[in-house]
Amino acid sequence: AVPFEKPRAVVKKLLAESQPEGQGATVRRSIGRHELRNLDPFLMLDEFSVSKPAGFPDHPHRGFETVTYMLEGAFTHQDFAGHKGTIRAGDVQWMTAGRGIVHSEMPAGDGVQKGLQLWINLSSKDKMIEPRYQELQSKDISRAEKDGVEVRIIAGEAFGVRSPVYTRTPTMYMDFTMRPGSQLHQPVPEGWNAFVYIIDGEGVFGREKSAPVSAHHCIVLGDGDGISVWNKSGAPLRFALVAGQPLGEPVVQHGPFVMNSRAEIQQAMEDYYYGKNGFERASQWSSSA
Ligand SMILES: Nc1ccc(F)c(C(=O)c2c[nH]c3ncc(Cl)cc23)c1F
Ligand SMILES: [Fe+3]
Repeated sequence: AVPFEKPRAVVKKLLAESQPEGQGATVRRSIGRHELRNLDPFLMLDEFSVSKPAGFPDHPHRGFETVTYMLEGAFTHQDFAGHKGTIRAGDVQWMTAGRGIVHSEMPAGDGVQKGLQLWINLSSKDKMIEPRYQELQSKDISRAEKDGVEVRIIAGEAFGVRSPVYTRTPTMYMDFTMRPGSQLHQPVPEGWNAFVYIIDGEGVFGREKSAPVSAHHCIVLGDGDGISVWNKSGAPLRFALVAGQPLGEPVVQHGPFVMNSRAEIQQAMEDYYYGKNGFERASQWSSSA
């Protein structure tokens, strides 16, 4: 029996196929493709796979947040304010770009570096705030385990454990690993848009009779107060469960600038080009090799 008043059903399923991005990098884009544009407040979810010398060299951001979660290997990020760091498997970098960040995100290890990058939109009142980082090492990420289900809580609360990450746009972001034969009933606030991205294995989502969904698929959940998951396979199932409170504002995006109007996009491009209103340091800076 599913312990929810309104169990969330699977309303869309999409296989994220590899496509080129950045400089020589490959991403499997799910949220952000034309079939999955408006999942307010989410703008993009990329499963990236990158080996040196490829990567994401110097580029700007304004008006939203990027959450980078390393799955394998390590990435070094450096920005125009001198902020530099390396995130390794299990680590999270929650970057609030706000009024403006220019940074590079490049592989730090040898071989293939893998991870997820989620773009979360900011409300109009937060779009021009000072940039800010929340960085969590794997050992600092809240985790819990119950009946064969392990959860790493990047944002929000599960199994009575809450992440310390401050989410301007109310968001939950969890990494579940379910042993074969285990099941999960995770509350998800009603009215929030929610999706699952399967990282490894295959799982049954929504109704116990549904067909299993395999890795690299993104499934959008219908409304309701929780999601039920069964692992009926013989291998572990690993997926990200992401949900967020819709902002309900106009979205005007031009690459890495996401604002509420074309005029604000025009302003962002001008600020970036002339190095002003938050992009002052852009003109002098370039990432070190
Ligand atoms: N063309 C273009 C334009 C603007 C960008 F912000 C980017 C970019 O940096 C990324 C897009 N997917 C990503 N997945 C993971 C990481 Cl670490 C970075 C990116 C990019 F590639
Ligand atoms: Fe970036």
